[in-house]
Amino acid sequence: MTLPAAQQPHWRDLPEFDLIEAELAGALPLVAPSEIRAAKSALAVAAAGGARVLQIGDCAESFADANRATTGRKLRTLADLSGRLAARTGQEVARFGRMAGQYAKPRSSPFETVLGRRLPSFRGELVNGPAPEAADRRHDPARMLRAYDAAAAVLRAVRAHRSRAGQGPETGPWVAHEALVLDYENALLRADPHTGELFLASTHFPWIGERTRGLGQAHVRLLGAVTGPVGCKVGPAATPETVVRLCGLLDRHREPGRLTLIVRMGKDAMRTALPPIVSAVHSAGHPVVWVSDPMHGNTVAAKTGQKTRHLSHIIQEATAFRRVLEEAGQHAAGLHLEVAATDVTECVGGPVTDETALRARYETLCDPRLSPEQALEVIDSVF
Ligand SMILES: O=C[C@H](O)[C@H](O)COP(=O)(O)O
Ligand SMILES: C=C(OP(=O)(O)O)C(=O)O
Ligand SMILES: [Mn+2]
Repeated sequence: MTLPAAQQPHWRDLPEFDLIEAELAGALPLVAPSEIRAAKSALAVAAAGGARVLQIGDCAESFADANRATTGRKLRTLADLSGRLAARTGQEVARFGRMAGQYAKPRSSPFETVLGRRLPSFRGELVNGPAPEAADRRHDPARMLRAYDAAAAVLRAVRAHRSRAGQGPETGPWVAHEALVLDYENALLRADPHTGELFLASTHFPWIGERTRGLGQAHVRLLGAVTGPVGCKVGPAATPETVVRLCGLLDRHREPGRLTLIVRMGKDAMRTALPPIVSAVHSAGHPVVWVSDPMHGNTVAAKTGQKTRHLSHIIQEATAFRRVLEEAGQHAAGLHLEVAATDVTECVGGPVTDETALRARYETLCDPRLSPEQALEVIDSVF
């Protein structure tokens, strides 16, 4: 049965589509079931209160970044920030990069205005290009193959980095992305040759975004059907009933480490909307990992015209998240942040003293990211 799915590219009628799908369906898995199991075990420790979780990276990755040097920089940022979270909490930190697949974006509108031109919205390099020209904005299914190749290159760099880091407690880094484009994700479904279980061979940790988590929709069915850890965003409109139903679909066996709820409510909604959800999920017996994404509910338009986020709002939301969880006797496991590996000026706060300072190095392909220094300030303020 074909279920409804939001935010999908328009490309199925193109003559090349079937061949591209077949090529992807025959491709080697990008990740191994053993790696997925290790990530789930680390998350299970966090679900039981024994570890923290940090998930960081770009809002939208770029194909041009799929090289060893850039990936190395991103992994060092992840290691530095995780080290700081570990030092402040005295716990191991399970580390995830929004990388090796974060190439597709849901958008609030099908069109956007760039440099005065109304264009189809940029939806991530897996779907179309960011250049402000109609030709680049065309949905092109061949981009799925480029995304697969870019993800494979990033994963080679991640594995090289892991082997240099040596053996320690298994804390990653693992890769994560929003499982958004179903043509890409479905083509990368594989069966574990040892157990026969279905897994998503595109990433260690797929999550469902706020705009595609509809009950009875295709994204929830897909992630409900695979083994391995999965995430789901929870925004301000989610009711306790909806979240418990999502848990029922995504965590059928009530398994620790299976489901991470990534809460992104905005600084004002957090304190009233989250407590009844935490209590309902607990009563329903789902041992979820609670993580705060304090970025996506706090996006504002700067007077420069750019999207931005204020560090103070980000800290306010994540602090409120921690308080709500702890008041309910639950573990506030960690943070999910959009962070660059360089000193970008995309969010206001710290060295970016006001909105006019955003112009200096505003480089994101989609949402405004924290610089590493700003991200440290978030960690230090919240934990
Ligand atoms: O990263 C998340 C979404 O893709 C992004 O916040 C959407 O932004 P938009 O409101 O500009 O479409
Ligand atoms: C699209 C994103 O977030 P959300 O689904 O929470 O809006 C994202 O994480 O970039
Ligand atoms: Mn984003």
